[in-house]
Amino acid sequence: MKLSLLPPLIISLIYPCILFLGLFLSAVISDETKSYQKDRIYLLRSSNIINEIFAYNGNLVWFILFSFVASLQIYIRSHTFILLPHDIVDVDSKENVRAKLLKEYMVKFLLKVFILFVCFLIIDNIFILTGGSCAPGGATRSAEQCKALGGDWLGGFDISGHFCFLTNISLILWIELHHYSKYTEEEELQSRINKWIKRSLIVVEVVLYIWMFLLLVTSIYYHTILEKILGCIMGYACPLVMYWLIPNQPRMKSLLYAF
Ligand SMILES: CCCCCCCCCCCCCCCC(=O)SCCNC(=O)CCNC(=O)[C@H](O)C(C)(C)COP(=O)(O)O
Ligand SMILES: Nc1ncnc2c1ncn2[C@@H]1O[C@H](COP(=O)(O)O)[C@@H](OP(=O)(O)O)[C@H]1O
Repeated sequence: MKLSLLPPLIISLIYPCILFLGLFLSAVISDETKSYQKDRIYLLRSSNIINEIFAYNGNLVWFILFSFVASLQIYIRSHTFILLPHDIVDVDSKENVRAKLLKEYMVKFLLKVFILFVCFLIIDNIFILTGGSCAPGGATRSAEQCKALGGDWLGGFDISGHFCFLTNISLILWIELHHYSKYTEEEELQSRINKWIKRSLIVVEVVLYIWMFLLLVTSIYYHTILEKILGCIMGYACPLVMYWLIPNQPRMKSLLYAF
């Protein structure tokens, strides 16, 4: 069963399920065992290559995958236009469809950047306001900058950046994959999609599963319960704005999106 064929509402339940599974496992595994495992098992350490590539460089990974899925949607939807009889579709409308879709995906990208910027502004300032800081003596108020400076982000209420970040970027891709799968199914285009596109889409889904794995590790081995729950809740900021708020505001939708 391809997860991307499930309704976005069902897909969005994946992340609370991962959270609560991790909370359960974290509760049944003793702190000593968790500490021992974090020391002995490479993939549980903060410095592991998967965490470095897919979390700390998650924005780059996400941008590549989002650009691919967006380009595929623009091609497929404008290409479908080409398949229609020319007396229905003229060149202008095909180009017009492409321009509108390109605008929509640029808007979605900017919204993601802006919403995540706000989310991490909130997360980092709550951390500082609750007594946290970047040690030793770093003046930065950003966890990301603190890590870049080689500092340690210690002492405050640290809402999980992993849950907030990876849930947001995953749900954007899941929902776009759902739109793509639904469209190609409705237009009966599956047989026309070449194997390289199908293989590329598998790569997208593999990365989404890697992000799920990272979140399960986060949920078992890192943070307090409340820090993870709040991080998971903040993980819905982007999908809520991009795929519920704007589509349900006709004037905003016509201004910001294609159709
Ligand atoms: C037409 C509609 C347009 C809408 C408005 C557009 C506005 C566009 C301009 C946006 C202005 C702000 C741009 C500022 C650029 C940024 O800073 S974006 C960065 C946002 N932050 C992230 O993406 C965080 C990524 N987080 C991490 O990488 C973290 O390190 C981590 C992996 C989550 C780990 O967290 P730790 O707590 O450090 O462990
Ligand atoms: N899935 C995971 N794998 C490895 N480390 C993780 C992790 N989830 C969180 N962490 C680590 O836990 C700390 C807080 O993460 P976050 O706030 O992003 O949820 C970070 O460590 P550092 O403090 O060493 O950077 C982060 O790397």
